[in-house]
Amino acid sequence: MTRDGIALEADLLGKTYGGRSRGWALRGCGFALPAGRVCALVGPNGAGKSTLLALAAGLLRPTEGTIQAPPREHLAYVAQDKPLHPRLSVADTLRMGRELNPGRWDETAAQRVMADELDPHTLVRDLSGGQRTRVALALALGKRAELLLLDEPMADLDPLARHQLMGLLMADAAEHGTTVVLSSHILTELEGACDHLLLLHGGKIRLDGAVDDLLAAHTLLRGPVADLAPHTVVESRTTGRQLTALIRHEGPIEGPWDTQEPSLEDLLLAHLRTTPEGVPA
Ligand SMILES: Nc1ncnc2c1ncn2[C@@H]1O[C@H](COP(=O)(O)OP(=O)(O)OP(=O)(O)O)[C@@H](O)[C@H]1O
Repeated sequence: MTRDGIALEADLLGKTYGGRSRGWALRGCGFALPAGRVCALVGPNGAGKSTLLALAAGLLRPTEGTIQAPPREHLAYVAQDKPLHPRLSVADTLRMGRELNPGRWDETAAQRVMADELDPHTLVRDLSGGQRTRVALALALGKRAELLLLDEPMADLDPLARHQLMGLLMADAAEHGTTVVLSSHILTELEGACDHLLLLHGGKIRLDGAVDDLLAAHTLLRGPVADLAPHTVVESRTTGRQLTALIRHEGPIEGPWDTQEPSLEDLLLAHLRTTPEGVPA
């Protein structure tokens, strides 16, 4: 069980596949995600995002540390490969969702995701990747879970379907106060949709917090090359005598620079481009 007001909490969480000597997929991860947040889980390939989501879903066990999530019947998990029963039809898949979640199943939410896009008689094995995603999301939303764990849910959707389903997901989460953790490589799709951020790099958490707080703590700065102390430089580039830098500011910024708050994409790209050891989280 999780603490009051916290939907997902990890403490010194570590996971290794095939023994400690084989290296760590995650190590020393700690965070407490407030309930009702829509959290973007971001990081390069191999950072540990799928591992973290599978641990949260209870499909993997930690090698060390703990992760606390709502019980299985109160969470929904959509894995990256959207595993569904290939021999069931779309209609039977949704019927199974209804029967496995008696008293809780939200048919309206599931049908909203389906949006009459698919023939209910089609077998799952005959669906395209994007169509399977739609069915998997319908099952997840129909379950009316407290916590939705979505591993790259939009990756194989066309731009229109992505836009429609992302909007629907956000509206549904806001209406029901659902906590969502959503991994994605599509940074533009996260801007405006997510209010919390977890950035994983090299199996460790590099950024964790409310998006607004993280953006307000950073500054994008342009101007003459100079020492940026006491600020923490996340990333800097110099062209001739011109400096462009993303800093985590320590107090007011005094100097001849143009400053602005970064976009979420600026912030993420700067942190993703730095080496895992480069920036204190
Ligand atoms: N079943 C497995 N057996 C062995 N190693 C694994 C297994 N699954 C993941 N790993 C390793 O764990 C690390 C984290 O992988 P994970 O899939 O969690 O990363 P990810 O951030 O989801 O990556 P991607 O963005 O490519 O989906 C990687 O080094 C990966 O090779």
